Amino acid sequence: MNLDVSDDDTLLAALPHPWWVANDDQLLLRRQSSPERLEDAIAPEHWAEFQRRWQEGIETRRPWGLQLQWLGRWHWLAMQPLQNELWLGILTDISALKAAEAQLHEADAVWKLALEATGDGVWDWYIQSGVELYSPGFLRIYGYAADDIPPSPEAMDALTHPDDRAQMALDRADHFEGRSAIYRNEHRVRCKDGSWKWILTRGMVIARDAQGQPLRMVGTHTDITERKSSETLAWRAANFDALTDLPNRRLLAERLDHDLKKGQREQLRVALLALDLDHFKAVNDSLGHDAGDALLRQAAARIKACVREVDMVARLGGDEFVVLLSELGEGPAVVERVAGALVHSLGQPFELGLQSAQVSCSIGVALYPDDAPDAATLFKRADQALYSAKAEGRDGYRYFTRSLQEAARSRARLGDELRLALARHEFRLRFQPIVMRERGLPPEAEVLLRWQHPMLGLLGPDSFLPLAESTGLIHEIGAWVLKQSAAQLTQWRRELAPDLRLALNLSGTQLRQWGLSVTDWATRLGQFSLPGQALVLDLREAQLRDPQLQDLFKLPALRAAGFSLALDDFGSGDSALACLSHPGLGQIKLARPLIQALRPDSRSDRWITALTELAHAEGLHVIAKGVEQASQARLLWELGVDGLLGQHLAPAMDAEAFSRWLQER
Ligand SMILES: Nc1nc2c(ncn2[C@@H]2O[C@H](COP(=O)(O)OP(=O)(O)OP(=O)(O)O)[C@@H](O)[C@H]2O)c(=O)[nH]1
Repeated sequence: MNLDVSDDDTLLAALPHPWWVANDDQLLLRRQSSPERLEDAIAPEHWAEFQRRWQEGIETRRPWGLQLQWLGRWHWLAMQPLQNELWLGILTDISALKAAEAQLHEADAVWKLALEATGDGVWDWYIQSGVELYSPGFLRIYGYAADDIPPSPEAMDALTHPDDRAQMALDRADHFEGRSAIYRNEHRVRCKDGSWKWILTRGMVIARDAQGQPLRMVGTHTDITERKSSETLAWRAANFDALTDLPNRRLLAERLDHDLKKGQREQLRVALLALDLDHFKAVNDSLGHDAGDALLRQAAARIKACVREVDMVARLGGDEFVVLLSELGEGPAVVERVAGALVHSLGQPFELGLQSAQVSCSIGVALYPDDAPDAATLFKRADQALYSAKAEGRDGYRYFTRSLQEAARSRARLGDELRLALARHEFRLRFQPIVMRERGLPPEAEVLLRWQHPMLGLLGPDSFLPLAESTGLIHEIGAWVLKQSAAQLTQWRRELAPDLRLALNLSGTQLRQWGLSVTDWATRLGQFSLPGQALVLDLREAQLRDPQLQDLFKLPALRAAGFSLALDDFGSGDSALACLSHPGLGQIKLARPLIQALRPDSRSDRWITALTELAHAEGLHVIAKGVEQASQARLLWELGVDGLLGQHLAPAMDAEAFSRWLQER
């Protein structure tokens, strides 16, 4: 990169060294304490080399440097290309060092030669003057010429691999501070041709000042590239399976050990899935061993595609694989999703050249810490579960623990039933009125979803919505809720209460997906011609702040679709008052715990008073949720709350009962 130096020399004047600026023809245009011509400053014996390097510099336009005698003293000349074909020359006086070097030269030369004879390169670092010298053998290792590298430790550090620098600095500091007798470090150095070489450096401080600060350090570089690459090869051979390139049993054991320790520390679950292909032997027998190999390789890729990057897939040998799922936040639901995906994926036909083959797989699942306290037992339990899966007809997964197995079965069954529930018209809507303080405020009700299960009876959302989320059914169910609510609301507004509003609670997943097609659902709701704000969307604070949803709430289409926003469960956890000024917000709904703690002159009492005043100042209505007692209701009215929601005041009812409630109002 060429530097841009402006005509005024303020920047250059700040340099701690003499400098000059010349054009390509060596005409000095600006200078600081230099003679008018370069040939008057540079010693004649360096002139030819200087000219050679100058021509090279013009061709490459890259920085270069040279040791030379300038006005009779040894200097390091660093040349930097500037814009407009100009050059900046900066001079560092190294004559003291040269003198010392000359003095030591004779003695040094002997041991440096001796060291070089071993094939190593030698470095010699004058710590306090910041100069480092390199032997010819040192430069030869990397293919550099004498003047390619400025004589400074920074120049060498810049050629060190970034990943290795931190450890090198630590090892160096250990030696400087006397914690290690010899400085020793392995790192990579960039060669002139751009490749990297692994080297072992060893060194020692050989002079310190009166305060014990290091003055001079010498050491060697030994090329260990070959050893490193054979070490890497040996490590791969010891830890990876040659056929599939997956980690083998040994690496798996190491990782499992690490994950169990972490699991114990952070109270996280770990799942071990032992997977074995079913009737794989038949593929070998009918299509040949090579086809069997190809199938195993494809199976490995399919297994990896079913898990996250952080999970480990290992091959133990033959057609046996292991999947290690760590940091299981959501618990068994994730295991089931992965196990289900594995069974499905490995059940698809494999294309093996001109032929194809189909197998299935059996999986045994064991969980830490539920099933086993240590790695060995966990392996054993997963194997036992795999044995059961095989015994029970293969092509499926099985938990080691009976209760987990039962729970998985009933979740799977419930998932199947949930899939059918929409078609079988088993979902029901319930409407719970919000009792308003003033008759002038429009009547409003919250919409609640229930599932009329043929065997289990009426189920609340907690027992099926998480399943709907994890299976993706939430989108269809949500669309149904919205459509039903809009249709019902249109009818009631026409026949019973023209200003009635319904409040809906949609999941984050659903909102995110719908957010993308907001015009879509605006059009869909358009069929019902509901006026603005007829539907209230209940949002929790996290949703209101979710960056992926921001645009949705700003969209005029949302209002055009007939929605206003309510901030749900306000005052639970760490609510931020800033949320109250969110545009589009019409209501806040105070969280249940705040209402349950309500007593006259209590903290909750003061909180509700303050929040209500603040919300009113922002033009928002305040609804209290979970009002269970008449005394709470009285107090809340006194505090200025606009509406109350509670079983005690008005329970959730079906459409027919809610119609009657509207009529009797
Ligand atoms: N192609 C190939 N086959 C292998 C390799 N290693 C083991 N095998 C064969 O894989 C088969 C695995 O045996 P099993 O798992 O007992 O046989 P299976 O037919 O899958 O039987 P089930 O697991 O009981 O369904 C044996 O026939 C082994 O010879 C390999 O690297 N490549």
